[in-house]
Amino acid sequence: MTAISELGEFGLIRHLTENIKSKNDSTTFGIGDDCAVLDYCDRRTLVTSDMLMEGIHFDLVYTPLKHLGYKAAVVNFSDIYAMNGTPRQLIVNIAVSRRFSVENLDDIYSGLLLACERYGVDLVGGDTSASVTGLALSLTCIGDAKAEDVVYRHGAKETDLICVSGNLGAAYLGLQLLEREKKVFEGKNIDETSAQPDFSGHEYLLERFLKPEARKDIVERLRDAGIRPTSMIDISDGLSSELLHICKASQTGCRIYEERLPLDYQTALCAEEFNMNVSTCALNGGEDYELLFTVPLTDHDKIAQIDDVREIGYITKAELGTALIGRGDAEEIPLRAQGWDAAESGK
Ligand SMILES: Nc1ncnc2c1ncn2[C@@H]1O[C@H](COP(=O)(O)OP(=O)(O)OP(=O)(O)O)[C@@H](O)[C@H]1O
Ligand SMILES: Cc1ncc(C[n+]2csc(CCOP(=O)(O)O)c2C)c(N)n1
Ligand SMILES: [Mg+2]
Repeated sequence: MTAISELGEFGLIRHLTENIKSKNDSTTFGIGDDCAVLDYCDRRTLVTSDMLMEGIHFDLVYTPLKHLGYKAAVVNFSDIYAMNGTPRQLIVNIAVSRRFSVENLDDIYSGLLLACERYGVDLVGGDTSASVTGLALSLTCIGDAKAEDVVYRHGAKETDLICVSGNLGAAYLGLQLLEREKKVFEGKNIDETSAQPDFSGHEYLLERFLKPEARKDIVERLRDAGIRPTSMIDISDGLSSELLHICKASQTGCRIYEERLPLDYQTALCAEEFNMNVSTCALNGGEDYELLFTVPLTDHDKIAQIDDVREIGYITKAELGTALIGRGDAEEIPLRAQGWDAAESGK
């Protein structure tokens, strides 16, 4: 274990960044001066930022640092894809307390750089600071899109189809499993703690939580099929909350069908194990990092051809409100933004 103080701030930065090379034409100059220099020529520049605080957004008891680095990068890329853009550069601001070593930071950087490699993004700068209490990460991602390709939250129109990629609720149940094991572990005395928790049958849920992916593939498939979403958002806080953002920004209402919610088999089994309603997990779970988007009704046939995308409902006039239609057309339940809220969680 190497103490950060052995390297000092500049030594640490050099250590973490000396092998980083840029891949994108838009990166004119990366790490090493007062600013990175970017050149987006005639394309729109997309900028997004996300902060991850220890104890609020992640718990290091069950989060490997490499996974944390990977996830921190991917959740930022996800916001760029949600605008129908391509992520190009990443800025990493990090604050660490004395309980972290150089090797701990190496692990975070190996995750960050793996994500950058996989998604074709350049790590072009950041800031490093000490912290009194814990670990904080704040990442800014910059991307680009042709002006006419940018998709906003505010473009949904009455009769548009509401679509979602992948499946929902898995990451939330992954978190519940990890929290449950943490409690069991905390209740044991030292000799008993050598036993490893058994997560067999739940691997997919843990992976969805610990190592999410951004849906680059979906954005590309839509583009290849000639489908331009009228609105789009990524699902970080839960489907209900994100759909309400689209409807509010677009001044519309919506109807989604409970029986159309995309669920994985492991998600359904695990929800049952926890005595939870699986639809509630899918609607309010959060951290799915799937894409929620709307397309014109005339794109129905094209959407049916796209793998891993499902139509879950349609956009209505604002006066009709926002609601979920229960199984078997049973009843209309108003959608509520019950998703995860960092502000609530810190209370
Ligand atoms: N402290 C802040 N100051 C200025 N603007 C902010 C601040 N926090 C959020 N925003 C802006 O508010 C809007 C909504 O942000 P929000 O974080 O809810 O969206 P998001 O980034 O898609 O969500 P997530 O953080 O779950 O990825 C964005 O335009 C964002 O830049
Ligand atoms: C210890 C711990 N507690 C809670 C969660 C859940 N959580 C964290 S971030 C987030 C979504 C978006 O956040 P933001 O809107 O701040 O970007 C959710 C649902 C977690 N992963 N770990
Ligand atoms: Mg977002």
